[in-house]
Amino acid sequence: MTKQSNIRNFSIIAHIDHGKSTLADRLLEICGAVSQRQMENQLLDNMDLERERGITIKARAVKLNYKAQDGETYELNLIDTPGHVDFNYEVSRSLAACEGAVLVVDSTQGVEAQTLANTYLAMEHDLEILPVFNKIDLPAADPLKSKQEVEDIIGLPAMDAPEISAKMGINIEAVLEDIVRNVPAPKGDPKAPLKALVFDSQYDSYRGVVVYFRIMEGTMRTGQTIKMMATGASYQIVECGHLLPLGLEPCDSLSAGEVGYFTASIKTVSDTRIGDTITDAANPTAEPLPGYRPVQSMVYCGIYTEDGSKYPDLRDALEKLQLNDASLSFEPESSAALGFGFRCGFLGMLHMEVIQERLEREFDLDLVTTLPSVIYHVYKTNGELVTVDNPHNYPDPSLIERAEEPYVKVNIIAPNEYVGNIMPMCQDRRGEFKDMQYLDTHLVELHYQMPLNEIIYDFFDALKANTKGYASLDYELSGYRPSDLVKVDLLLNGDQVDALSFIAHRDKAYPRARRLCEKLKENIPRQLFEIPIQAAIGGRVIARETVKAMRKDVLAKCYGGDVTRKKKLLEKQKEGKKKMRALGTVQMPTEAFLAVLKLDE
Ligand SMILES: Nc1nc2c(ncn2[C@@H]2O[C@H](COP(=O)(O)OP(=O)(O)OP(=O)(O)O)[C@@H](O)[C@H]2O)c(=O)[nH]1
Repeated sequence: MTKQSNIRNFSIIAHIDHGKSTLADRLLEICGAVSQRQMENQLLDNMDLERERGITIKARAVKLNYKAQDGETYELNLIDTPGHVDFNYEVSRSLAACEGAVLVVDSTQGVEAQTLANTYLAMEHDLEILPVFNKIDLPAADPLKSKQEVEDIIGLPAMDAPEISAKMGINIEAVLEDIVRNVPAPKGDPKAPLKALVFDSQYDSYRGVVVYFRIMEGTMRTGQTIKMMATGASYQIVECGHLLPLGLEPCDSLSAGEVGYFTASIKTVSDTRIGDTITDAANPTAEPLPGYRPVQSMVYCGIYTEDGSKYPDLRDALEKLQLNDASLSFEPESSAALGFGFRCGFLGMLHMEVIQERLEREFDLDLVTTLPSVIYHVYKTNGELVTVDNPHNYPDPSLIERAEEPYVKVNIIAPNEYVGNIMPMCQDRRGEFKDMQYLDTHLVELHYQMPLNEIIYDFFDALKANTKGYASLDYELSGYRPSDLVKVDLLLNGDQVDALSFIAHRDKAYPRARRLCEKLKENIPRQLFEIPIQAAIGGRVIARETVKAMRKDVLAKCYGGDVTRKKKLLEKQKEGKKKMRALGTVQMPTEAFLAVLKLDE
């Protein structure tokens, strides 16, 4: 067992594309953990989707052994963190498991938005932050300028920080030496009652759930009976050990300061909550670790299969995904237009998109999803409280005494030149300005109270677009407030399409309804009869468009002889038709649903 003074627990933080994954791979390589060939599949973010989207979704950890210049061998535990606002809570738990963070700065770019946002997160956890300046192999690199920026903007000493090329493997040892010398060794009494922080878990079909944790105090042994303090569940440890790059390395015991895993025939990851405290069942610690938060779904939508007979496949797929994703919730629902499906709850829009894509790719399902919604509280005149996560269940307006919608406390950090862009954006989204603080001469922090409904769709993207990516966003639920809500129904050819109903603030209902009708008009192919598209509140129509009658001749623009091109177009039309969904009398392609989903973009 490594002695405590030789353990270093750290993460790597960076702005996107500054070289976090490349550096992680290099560290693994230098520590002899993996061969060049194994390296080809980048190890730390190993899900296809993560790589394509350039984000890391699940936190993971790996143990490295490093023989330092002082002759000692150190145990370095690298804990990876996800990089999106939807997963902020998971990031915070991963950081809470570390004593230090390596801050990678691309020396051709200098300090960028996420450099700052991630640094603040690390500072909140009192981590020792070690800047390193990457990509010095590029002609455009100016490490000195980047160092100056880190000193001026973030206030961290940076002049002696390592200048590296993660890609070419230049100066990587300097990073390791920096970690060994400057990240504090963990503290914590190995003889105290067990107290360990769960920062991730994963489902494995052979072992059941593999729980990743960091021990703060005490010791964990194989065979020990442990208790999860938030859920109250007890388990006997079947196996515990270290997380190596290419697999798990069982050992008899792990003690204070170490990062590792255990298995205990646990059936689903929802039994092991991120942020929970593991303790000894017979000799429990007095207080759990601070900062635990139960998972809270923020966004809901209905998910259906295009082919109704695939409903059982969808259920199996969701069950499989849930084994590994405690923040995904679902329950059956049905829709007149779409048949049987599930109402699913997500942490945010990105989480929702990732799940939808995984269902389509990994389980080969063609999906139709309804408009996303938050949870509304509706108080009826008879005193009953109805929680509505599906517009379909919105009570009749005559029975409603008042309605409330969820608000979040929004925290935006950005350079001050963007304040003029950010404020109108927040106001547009019914944001209530709270205060603004200067963090230094040119960095400000803005606080708003905003309806969650206004944030979930596109706020993060819009904020980035309006600040050249420099702003960072964080939000947490702050409570419910009364709101003038209305339910808007969509009618195609006079038939209500329940899957397209939505709930909105009255002021937003009109423009949204209009855009929805326009989008539908663009996306519904002309048919043999005229189709009125209407949006209505109660019985009152508030927007209307018409799809003119006529069949679209896809060959109209294709003059002359090329048969293959004609075939292709007809093939495409056939494919399109296959995807049509019968909604009452009207055929509506899946694309129309997807297009209206992206209404705010
Ligand atoms: N020239 C050069 N390119 C580098 C260096 N380090 C990383 N890159 C390149 O920069 C790009 C981004 O590197 P990643 O390691 O994926 O960056 P990241 O910070 O992990 O990005 P995300 O996972 O998207 O957050 C890749 O194309 C790398 O090959 C370097 O030292 N020199």
